[in-house]
Amino acid sequence: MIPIKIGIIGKGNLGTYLLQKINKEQLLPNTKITAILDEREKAKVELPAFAAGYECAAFHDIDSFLQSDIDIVVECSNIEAAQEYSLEVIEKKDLMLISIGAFAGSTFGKLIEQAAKTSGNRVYLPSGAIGGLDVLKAAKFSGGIESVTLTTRKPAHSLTSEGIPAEQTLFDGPARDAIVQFPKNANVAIVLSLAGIGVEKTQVRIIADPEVTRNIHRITAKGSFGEFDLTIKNNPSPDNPKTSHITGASILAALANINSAVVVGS
Ligand SMILES: NC(=O)C1=CN([C@@H]2O[C@H](COP(=O)(O)OP(=O)(O)OC[C@H]3O[C@@H](n4cnc5c(N)ncnc54)[C@H](O)[C@@H]3O)[C@@H](O)[C@H]2O)C=CC1
Ligand SMILES: O=C([O-])CC(=O)C(=O)O
Repeated sequence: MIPIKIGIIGKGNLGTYLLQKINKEQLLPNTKITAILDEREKAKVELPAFAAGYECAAFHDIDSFLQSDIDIVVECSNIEAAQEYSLEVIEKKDLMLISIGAFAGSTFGKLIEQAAKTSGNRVYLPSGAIGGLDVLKAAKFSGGIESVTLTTRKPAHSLTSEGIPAEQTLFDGPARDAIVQFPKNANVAIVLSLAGIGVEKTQVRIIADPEVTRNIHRITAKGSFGEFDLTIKNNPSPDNPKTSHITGASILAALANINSAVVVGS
């Protein structure tokens, strides 16, 4: 088994979850987070002590972060940071990205794909808060997909600061626009689009619902393979209710896959 040394960008809810599960609980054999990057001014004060608490090195500039002894960078920050750093990262290291909304524009996606081909490094996009990507990927080889829809229903406070008395559809349109309006809630729409029929054709509804306590994603698809209907009712992360708790576990599963002798699912 090849040891994996990870550098992370973002030490919020998901970053801290990974530090806890990988470095403290040692859930992934032979895997360690060794570096954390934050170039922002405020990080100069707080990052070193935080990083030391997880036996990691703190980095304040991308060049020395990438020169350090890491094999893969795991991004868990936001779409802007993902876009800012991805190209530089992929030229030198493998990259796992969870702010997948960064890939909504085709130019960025193509740029990163080309850079990955040139460098020989790989980009991993975990399934995050949803499932069913395996079915869509297979369906594309099985005569094609006619339609894909995603209906996201979240507790109202995760989607809007306005108190609403009853459920309200806040968005109805293509995934391409969903991520622009909901950059912290529609990353799943983009990974679904990448697995299936793209950001223009993937139809998304986002509903704020004061009656629900979970982050609910229903995916439907039709094609020559048949029909697909999957609903996942995720518990929110305790530290960031917008983010479903399973998202961090999905990153762990994607990291475990890198080293698996037997890979289950596509
Ligand atoms: N693909 C998926 O299924 C899902 C993706 N996400 C996305 O994952 C990302 C992380 O989620 P959480 O950890 O819950 O968010 P969070 O808000 O708890 O943590 C993000 C952290 O990144 C830090 N950050 C922002 N800009 C940075 C920069 N330039 N350099 C270093 N650190 C920076 C913030 O200070 C914060 O600590 C978000 O973009 C979120 O929208 C969340 C849920 C599901
Ligand atoms: O965690 C979730 O349920 C989905 C989410 O926020 C996203 O895709 O950005």
